[in-house]
Amino acid sequence: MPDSGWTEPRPTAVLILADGTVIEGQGIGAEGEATGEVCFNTAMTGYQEILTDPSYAGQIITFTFPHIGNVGVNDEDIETVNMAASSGVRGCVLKTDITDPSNYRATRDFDQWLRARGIIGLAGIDTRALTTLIRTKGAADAIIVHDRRGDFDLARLKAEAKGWPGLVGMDLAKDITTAQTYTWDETSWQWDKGYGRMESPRHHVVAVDYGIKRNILRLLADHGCRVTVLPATATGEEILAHKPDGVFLSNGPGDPEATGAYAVPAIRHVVDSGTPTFGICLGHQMLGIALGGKTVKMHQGHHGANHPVKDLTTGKVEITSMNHGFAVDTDTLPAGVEQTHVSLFDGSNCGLRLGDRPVFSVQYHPEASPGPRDSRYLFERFTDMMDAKG
Ligand SMILES: NC(=O)CC[C@H](N)C(=O)O
Repeated sequence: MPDSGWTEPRPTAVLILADGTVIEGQGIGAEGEATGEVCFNTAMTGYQEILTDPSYAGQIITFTFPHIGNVGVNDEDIETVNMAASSGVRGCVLKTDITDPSNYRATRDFDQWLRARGIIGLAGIDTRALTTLIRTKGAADAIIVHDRRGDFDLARLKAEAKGWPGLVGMDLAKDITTAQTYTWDETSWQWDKGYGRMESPRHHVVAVDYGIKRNILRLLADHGCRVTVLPATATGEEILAHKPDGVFLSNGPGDPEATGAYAVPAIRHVVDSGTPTFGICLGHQMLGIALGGKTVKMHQGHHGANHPVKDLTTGKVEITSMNHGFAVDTDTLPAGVEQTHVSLFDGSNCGLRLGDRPVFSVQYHPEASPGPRDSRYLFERFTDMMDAKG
């Protein structure tokens, strides 16, 4: 070991876990430091969508796929609605160095893009070892630091990592949501055409934005929905004042239990009105709470694009995209709330519906982006409910 105590070449970035573990590598993207929870994502494609998904606010993502950045970035594969705004992701950790972009859609280099978006990165580490550590000990609180000069005050940084309060109890949806109401009519990307516009709306949907992804809005538009997007703090009365045919509850970051002061009562009001309602991920969890259930923090969470889920209502298995660290505790769901989907990895709850009202939700991401398209039928279930309501 050299006199400095560091390995050579001297690290320009470190990831320090709350238990004091120091992982050294080379800095990429923005310089600076950020605290958050480290989770691992197993998707083999879609790093740009993942790093712009607002549900990752407060988290540092380590990718298990080794080659990240090799297809560059573009201005089309961004999931935050405000394209320039940060999604709130705190950092990223990669195995290999970023190579020159090789893809006809690439307009920019991944490293420059990370820097422009203020995302701090660490490359050149053993991401398999880090993933094993998270699988063994659970998602870890940490600080990620990138300093070109390699100047790290380890004692202070260890204290910062340890002092970060953690995601439990953290309300992040109200920080990431839109400040203003807006409407949406952009449809999905098509070969040679790019994104389109919805021509003839059949339904009016109010989507409550707790950290919504563009591809959810596009799929609603593909299914004939004219969408009005409201801020997370919209009350039940404000939502219904738009006279929606259906209400959509979005994905988002943070602890669902921490939204109890605003989102949960608003959702309860919407459900009581009998309006067709569909929730995804955070929206699913908050709906579960509004219906009388509870959520729990998971050991390591689910973040990837290959998670098998069984639809208990049809017996079919779908391969899904997932990104969650909390889950609805099935045992706490009251009578009248039916579990409709279950994870085939660990048996955790992946969906629910009401027997007496057109209300349902899923824990995973039928919009994928990135990920498989198996679960798109859920958007049809939603429009069928609105059709049935007339
Ligand atoms: N994608 C999401 O909506 C995530 C929901 C919640 N923040 C969780 O981690 O479980």
